[in-house]
Amino acid sequence: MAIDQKAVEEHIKGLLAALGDNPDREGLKDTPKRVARMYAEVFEGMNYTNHEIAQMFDKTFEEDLTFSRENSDFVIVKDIDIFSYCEHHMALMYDMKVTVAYVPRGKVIGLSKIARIADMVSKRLQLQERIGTDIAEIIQEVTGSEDVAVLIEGCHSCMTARGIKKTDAKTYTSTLRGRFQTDVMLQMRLNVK
Ligand SMILES: Nc1nc2c(ncn2[C@@H]2O[C@H](COP(=O)(O)OP(=O)(O)OP(=O)(O)O)[C@@H](O)[C@H]2O)c(=O)[nH]1
Ligand SMILES: [Zn+2]
Repeated sequence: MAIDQKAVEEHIKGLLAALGDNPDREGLKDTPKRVARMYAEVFEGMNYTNHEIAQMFDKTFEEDLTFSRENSDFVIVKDIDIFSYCEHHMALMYDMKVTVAYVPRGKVIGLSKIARIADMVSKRLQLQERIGTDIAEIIQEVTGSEDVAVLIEGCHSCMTARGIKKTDAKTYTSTLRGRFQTDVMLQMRLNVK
């Protein structure tokens, strides 16, 4: 389902009026169009299902590595920076870092695709927890490996800039799948917080 930019534009105009401002004044007259363009960019991931994102970034290489399920070697990409928007307030989640690890099973995924997957799922109205489960699901599909871990840290402006206003509060989530759920050695090597 594609984002309806025209409808977004009309609603932003209505929102400006509801806020008591004049949407036709010089400074605001192009704002609905700009916001609609910005939403199309920052919510791009809402156009696709997880399966479609998996197909989009399905760039793997067959590798008969010493990396194998048996010896528990894993690939880890740390500190992928993303932004997202919480679905409760539509407020920014910022200073977010995503770490993705998986145990390859006969093929490896192009490293940049891991970052592209993290980026695309964050471009939705999200929960930090669900960013983790979405990334894990897609990485499992693309790599064919059950053994995936996604760690995320992030600041939520709905907690730092409004409401309870705890400016230093950070949220850590970990999504562990397959052997990462049960293998304590694997977990220790991840440095789960
Ligand atoms: N679990 C989870 N909660 C989130 C996330 N982003 C925002 N929230 C929380 O969603 C909750 C919504 O609570 P409500 O009581 O419905 O909203 P509210 O009255 O604005 O809450 P306050 O922020 O406490 O003022 C808040 O506790 C937010 O901090 C997220 O990614 N994960
Ligand atoms: Zn929020």
